[in-house]
Amino acid sequence: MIDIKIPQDHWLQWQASVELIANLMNCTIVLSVIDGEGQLCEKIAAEVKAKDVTSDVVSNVQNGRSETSFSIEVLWPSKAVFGELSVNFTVQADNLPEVPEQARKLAQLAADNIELHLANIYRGYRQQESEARGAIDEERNIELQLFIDSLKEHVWMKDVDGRYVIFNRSVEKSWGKTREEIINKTDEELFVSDLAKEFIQADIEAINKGEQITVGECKGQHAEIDRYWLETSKVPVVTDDGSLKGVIGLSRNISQHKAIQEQLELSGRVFENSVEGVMITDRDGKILETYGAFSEITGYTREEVLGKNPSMFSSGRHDKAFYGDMWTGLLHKGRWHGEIWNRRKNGAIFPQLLTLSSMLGDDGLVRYFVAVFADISAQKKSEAELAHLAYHDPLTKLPNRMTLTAQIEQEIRHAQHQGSQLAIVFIDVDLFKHINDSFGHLMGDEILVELAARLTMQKSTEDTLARIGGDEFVVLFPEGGGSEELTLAVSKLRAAFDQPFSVGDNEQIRLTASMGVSVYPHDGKDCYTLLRNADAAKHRAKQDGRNSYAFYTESLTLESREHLKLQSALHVALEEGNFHLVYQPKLNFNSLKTVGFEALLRWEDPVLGVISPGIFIPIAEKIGLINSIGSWVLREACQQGVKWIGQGKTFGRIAVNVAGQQIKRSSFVDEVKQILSETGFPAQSLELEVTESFMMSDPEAAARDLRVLGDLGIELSVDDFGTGYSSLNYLKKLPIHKLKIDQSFVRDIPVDANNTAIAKAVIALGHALNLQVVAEGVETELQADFLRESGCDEVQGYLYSRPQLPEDLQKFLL
Ligand SMILES: Nc1nc2c(ncn2[C@@H]2O[C@@H]3COP(=O)(O)O[C@H]4[C@@H](O)[C@H](n5cnc6c(=O)[nH]c(N)nc65)O[C@@H]4COP(=O)(O)O[C@H]3[C@H]2O)c(=O)[nH]1
Repeated sequence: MIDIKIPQDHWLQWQASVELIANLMNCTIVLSVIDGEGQLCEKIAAEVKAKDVTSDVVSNVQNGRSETSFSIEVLWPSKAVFGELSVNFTVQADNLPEVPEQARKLAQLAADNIELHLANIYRGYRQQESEARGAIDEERNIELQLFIDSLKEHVWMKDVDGRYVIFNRSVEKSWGKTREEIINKTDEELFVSDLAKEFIQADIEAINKGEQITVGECKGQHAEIDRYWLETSKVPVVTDDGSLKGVIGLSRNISQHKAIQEQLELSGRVFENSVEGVMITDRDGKILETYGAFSEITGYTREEVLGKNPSMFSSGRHDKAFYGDMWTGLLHKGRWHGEIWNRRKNGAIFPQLLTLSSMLGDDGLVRYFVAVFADISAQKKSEAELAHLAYHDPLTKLPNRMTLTAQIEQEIRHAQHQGSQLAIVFIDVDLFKHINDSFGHLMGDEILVELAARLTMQKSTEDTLARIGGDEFVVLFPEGGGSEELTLAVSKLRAAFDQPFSVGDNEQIRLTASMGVSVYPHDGKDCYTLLRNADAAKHRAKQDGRNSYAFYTESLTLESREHLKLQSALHVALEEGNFHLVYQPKLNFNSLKTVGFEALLRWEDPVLGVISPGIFIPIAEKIGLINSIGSWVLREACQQGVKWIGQGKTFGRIAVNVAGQQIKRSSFVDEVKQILSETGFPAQSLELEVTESFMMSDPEAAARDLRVLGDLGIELSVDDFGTGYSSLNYLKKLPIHKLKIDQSFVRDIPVDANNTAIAKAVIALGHALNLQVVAEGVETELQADFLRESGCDEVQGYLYSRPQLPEDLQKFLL
């Protein structure tokens, strides 16, 4: 569009002339001027009836009206389009109104009039412009041909008939033609028809617009220039008086620009299709753009994050120092690369591999930050899986030798520090090779997996079970050093082989294992020695005939086997009735009259002989048999009491020892009630002896349970008093009746000053708390005299009677 401002008076004149015609012809006339982009920029209008005719000329059509119209182009002298004069006739009728010939003529006259004005305006404008620019310096005004030949761009001019009248050397070269072949030729004569039409159409477009246009990009037409991208501009040539002289063309090589553009587009596409997420922020951290897998990774859409700060992805897993390092790297080196935990829209935290780069502007300052990131959750998972594989046996998923070794070393350091022991048990399945040979390796594998599961069930969570070879397992017991605990632990491991293993659908086989035990620090002070010695012990167990176990230290093996024998024998003893009770009288210290009997358990095994309760009671506690044994004792003692009562004997109370484990069971009180009711033994004739250590392990619970028993009429005494660490505070609150001075204090009375003092203190304490004090284990008159004089209330000991069978106690029964 020719950019010349039309003076206001011209608009007024044109308005007047169109109004005149509109009035004469009873029609609507609009002169509209449209700019190069097709936008309405100026308009005048006239109508006979309604003044504001510009509003909806077209919409009237829909209201049952008919209308007809025509338009005339209004041109600048150069033929560039200035605007359009449109004339509208609208009538209230079905038939289209006819345009009167006179109206056409009048409208054309108006258009011609406007064009005349435009020519004058143009001339005036050019004259003004030329004056403003000043005169041309003739000396410096170089020849046109020389000027355009010096340009690399293709430059040419066609006259109004479309003939090439001026062109430069670049044109000749690129078209591969001589001057003579081009001069005065039209596009139709020089190019193939379609191309020629395209060129001519572009000329017309430039003329109509009256200004320079960019025709578009095309590839060079000749073989030689096919490699180039050309951008052609066309501009109409208009003389000072406004008449068109022709069209100038200018083609420049934009290959380089095109290549950059292509590269940018390519990068954009690469970004867009990238499996990585891309985010661009300004220097203040405001998110400007996102690309690639951004949304897939973060869960946010582009629109949700634009303008926000990337801190919205923060997982909270990194401290200030981490982000400090990141910014330092970014600002000083222009780049940061590393792993970071971020948060997705759904709140899930995930690991990213992130590269941050800063992009500088021409001034050297940071303009943008570009973040390229990948979701590495899957990679992390497989790394973790790989790490698990490195430290675990792939078949059973148990820790492997490497993990076991590290664990043993760590536990050795701990044991060293604590001065404690630890133990290693080497397990080797007997004749496992035969399983593989007979049933195949797959079946062998299944059995190993099953065995691993069974062994896992037999160990506690602190212990480590590892598979270190084909059929070799090792268990590390960090707390287990004592032979009793170890015997128990080993027998539990052996229980994993109690049940047969299934092979195939219907077949089952029994397996055994040989086990070797080594103990830190006795059997080795480092991991290697301990493992080697446990292995050696296992070999010895195998030599002993398989299905056995051995300690590295022989004496421990013997001790342990004794324990093991006792364990199995205890089970049998209860089933086969190898227990019986003996009773030891308790006497009043002053009158030496019987105040009761203490029931004491005896075990006589047909093979092992008589075994002391001091040995088997702790084992029964460890293997959980004490509850059944304890119930048996209580029932037996009550039955004996009932028998004596039935015989008309008086005996005071029968005291029964109760293990801590027994009372801790919630069912204990009910059990006592039940036995009393079943046997018919009066609660007032029963005394329960509970150890001091149990009372103090959970005094609150002990007080609760003992109170219920006390309420039944049962007397309660604290056994072994002085060996535990009683809190006087608790002792005061416990519903107890008697304290029994432990026999270890009685033993050296009155020789040992310490024990004498303790015995005296216990008696004083008991009395202060309103409790009876009983001395047990009194063997000599000296001990008895001292204790009596010290105020002890009751006495029990070999001096008066050993524990005996009921039938031998007649003289103590009244
Ligand atoms: N040296 C010596 N010892 C004497 C003398 N007078 C009595 N004794 C022994 O001292 C122990 C007293 O029992 P305890 O302190 O309750 O200590 C008992 C008790 O803690 C436990 N016990 C015995 N029977 C049972 C029972 O039925 N249930 C429970 N839970 N523990 C029992 O076994 C421990 C040992 O019992 P026993 O071997 O029968 O040993 C008994 C008894 O025979 C003496 O003058 N000199």
